[in-house]
Amino acid sequence: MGKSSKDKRDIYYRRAKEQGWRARSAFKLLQLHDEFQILSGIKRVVDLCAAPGSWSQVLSRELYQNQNQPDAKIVAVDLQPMMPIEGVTTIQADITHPKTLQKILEIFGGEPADFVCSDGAPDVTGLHDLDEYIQAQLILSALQLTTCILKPGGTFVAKIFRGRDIDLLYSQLSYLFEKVICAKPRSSRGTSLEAFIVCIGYTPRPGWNPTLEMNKSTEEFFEGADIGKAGNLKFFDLPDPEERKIAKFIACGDLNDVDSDATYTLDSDSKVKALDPVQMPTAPPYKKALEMKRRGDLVRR
Ligand SMILES: C[S@@+](CC[C@H](N)C(=O)[O-])C[C@H]1O[C@@H](n2cnc3c(N)ncnc32)[C@H](O)[C@@H]1O
Repeated sequence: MGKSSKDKRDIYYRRAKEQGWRARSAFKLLQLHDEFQILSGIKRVVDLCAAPGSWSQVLSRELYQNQNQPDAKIVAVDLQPMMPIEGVTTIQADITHPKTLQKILEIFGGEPADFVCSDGAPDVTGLHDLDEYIQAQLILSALQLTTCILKPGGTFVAKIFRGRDIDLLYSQLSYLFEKVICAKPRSSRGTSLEAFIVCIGYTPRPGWNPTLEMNKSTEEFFEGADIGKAGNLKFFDLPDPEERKIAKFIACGDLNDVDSDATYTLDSDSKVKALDPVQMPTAPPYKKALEMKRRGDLVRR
């Protein structure tokens, strides 16, 4: 976003710059933590789809400064390169590739993670069904990686879009975690379908050893996890094989705080100084288009 008047009036965007966060998303993780205490007492953390790095900044501040844990380990993964953050090991990689899991495990010395989060969003194509499908695949990839690295009892947080079949995902997650909550932080625009699943208390089925392999389908991966068959449910004939569940929905953050959908007229608006971004994008997908535009090569046909 440039130095437009919107820049001055989107309060979370402006606050992020004032407080030194690389993106306004920082407030989403902070508000999720305020509500669920998800960052308390964690030591080994994986931040998936982490660029430009505001969640990693929050994690770094929380673990090293607030909790004073010098031996904590934070690994941040993204397709895009990330500028360094104190105490965070960054990996430029695809979370859907099995090698990425190996790299994270090497950094953790084979130890499991206490907390995995994913704020992943693929580039949108504009084709609604395709975009929804790719987003769903990204969440599944984050979940698969998580099941291979998260310790029993650990927490998984991921961005979701509350589309048509989201109740299927809630249902499947409830076989893997003790609690599954759909949370909407105040800083996430109310007009957007974006929300976050907060999955607490990882409980993999005993004897299930998930492994990531190229060309393994999602069905093959979850074989043995007994999703849809756990507990007493195996004794019932379910009329609908597609089991659906409604997760508890919790709005979090100070509900009296500013509205993330609103633009505000600031006092003496014209005098409000435009702030530079905390971190310029390293390799944005629109970089090539901007270069072409500058050269005059971008023509509308
Ligand atoms: C909304 S941004 C994340 C913002 C970040 N949480 C922060 O606070 O700065 C979404 C990110 O997902 C990344 N992403 C999308 N697909 C990915 C994949 N397959 N592997 C790794 N990263 C991916 C994108 O490159 C993008 O940086």
